[in-house]
Amino acid sequence: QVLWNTQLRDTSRIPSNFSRQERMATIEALKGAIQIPTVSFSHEKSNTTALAEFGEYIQRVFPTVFHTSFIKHEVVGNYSHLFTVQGSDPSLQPYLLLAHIDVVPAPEEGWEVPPFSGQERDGFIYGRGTLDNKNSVMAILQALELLLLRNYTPQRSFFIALGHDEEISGTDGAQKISALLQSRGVRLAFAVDEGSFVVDNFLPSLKKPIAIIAVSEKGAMDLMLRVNMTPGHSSAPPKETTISILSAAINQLQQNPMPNMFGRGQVKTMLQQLAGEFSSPINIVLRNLWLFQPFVSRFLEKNPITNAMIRTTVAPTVFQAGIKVNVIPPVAQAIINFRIHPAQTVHEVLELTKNIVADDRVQFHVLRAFDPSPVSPTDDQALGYQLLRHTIHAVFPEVSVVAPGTCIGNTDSRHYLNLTRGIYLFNPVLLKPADFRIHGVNERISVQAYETQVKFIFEFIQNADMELVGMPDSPHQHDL
Ligand SMILES: CCCCCCCCCCCCCCCCCC(=O)N[C@@H](Cc1ccccc1)C(=O)O
Ligand SMILES: [Zn+2]
Ligand SMILES: [Zn+2]
Repeated sequence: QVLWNTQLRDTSRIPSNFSRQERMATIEALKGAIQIPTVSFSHEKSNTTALAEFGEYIQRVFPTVFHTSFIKHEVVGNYSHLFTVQGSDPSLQPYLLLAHIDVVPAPEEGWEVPPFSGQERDGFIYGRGTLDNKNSVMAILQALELLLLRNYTPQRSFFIALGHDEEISGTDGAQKISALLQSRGVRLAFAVDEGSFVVDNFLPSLKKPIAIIAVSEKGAMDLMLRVNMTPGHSSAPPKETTISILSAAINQLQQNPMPNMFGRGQVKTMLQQLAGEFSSPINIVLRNLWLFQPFVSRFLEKNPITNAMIRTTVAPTVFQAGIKVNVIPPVAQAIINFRIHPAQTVHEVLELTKNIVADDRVQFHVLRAFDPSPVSPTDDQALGYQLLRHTIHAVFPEVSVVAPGTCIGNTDSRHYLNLTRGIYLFNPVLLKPADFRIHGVNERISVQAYETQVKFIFEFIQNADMELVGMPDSPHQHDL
């Protein structure tokens, strides 16, 4: 177990108490950020005017961050931002806080308030980006601004990287920032990005909120399936057409899911650590997975999120076919989006897919693919994990267990694997099932949850300066 020196090395700790005026300004700042429609539609199309405006906005809202001598600000890839916060102790390895300023599109249908209005209703701020991921962008800068206003000077250096194209790959933002840091010889102690939450009532039998820190993220593959045929007159159709052959292939994939990998990823460890949080008899079941593993793994398949944690998922997302009502279509093609379980590879999933489809008339074209990310350490020596765990317990006293998990989506963080093997995906936001609206309609964050996120980062930055007894870079180890 890591021991924490209860005192900061040389300065006294700054309490995370904010005045009413500061809290109001914090909320207004987030609302203003939501009002700038920084939408990434595709590689060819993003709202560059909004991305540029967002750069000006953060300069206006966080003047101290931009005018502090030990903070360097750089624009990378035209719209992404890199902040280098120089700490006073060069013996401490720096870390990285990540977030992204772009958002997915939000057509107005189904929204209770316009998606880029940032309106507040019943204690919630609504809008595209309130959870994914302007909350993090703004909370990181807000926490730093508040610390600087209290004359905080960090001991451990850190970087803040705000990507502008995460929702379309991160190749212009995160990838370029990562290359820049690498060219400067930077090695990171760890990085923290979006990708998991504190969840409350996620499963009915869970008694208290739990915090899941994702320590690995799934791989991905966009696979195009295509069928070609000679076109003909629809009045004399052949028994099978390009559309029926392609549909049958997709149906085969839906009827034959990828194997259940429970026991070969983070989920088993996560459930074992959470066992005591469940009421009886589930706690007994989880303490005896040697016996109940088959039952538990089948149970997890029933919920789309837990199902995504235990297997490679297969989602047909694009289907194109047909040119005219009376012409047998010459081509039918579909894109299938796979999210690859950490215990599998792109190659394995592609082979499995070909075997499941088992039809030579279907061609396979891999459009984009990457393997799952390696599992980051969670042991006593894992500074990033331990700092998050410690800060979670301090800021969310209602959370009794912090457990490692797998991120079912992808984040900018994978572009930083060249700088560190300690990548942790965790958004310090408490979510109830009704608030899982990422990429959906009526995305929202409660005012309280956002204020807590700012408080969390305010505490986390200070904790990163705290003396961790037994950590490799503790300069005071010889005193012990
Ligand atoms: C026993 C109970 C445990 C419950 C734990 C519940 C935690 C659930 C957290 C789920 C959060 C999912 C957050 C995913 C973040 C993904 C961010 C994102 O949308 N990224 C895009 C990136 C992308 C990828 C490919 C092309 C374009 C963009 C994504 O689609 O993954
Ligand atoms: Zn995101
Ligand atoms: Zn997203």
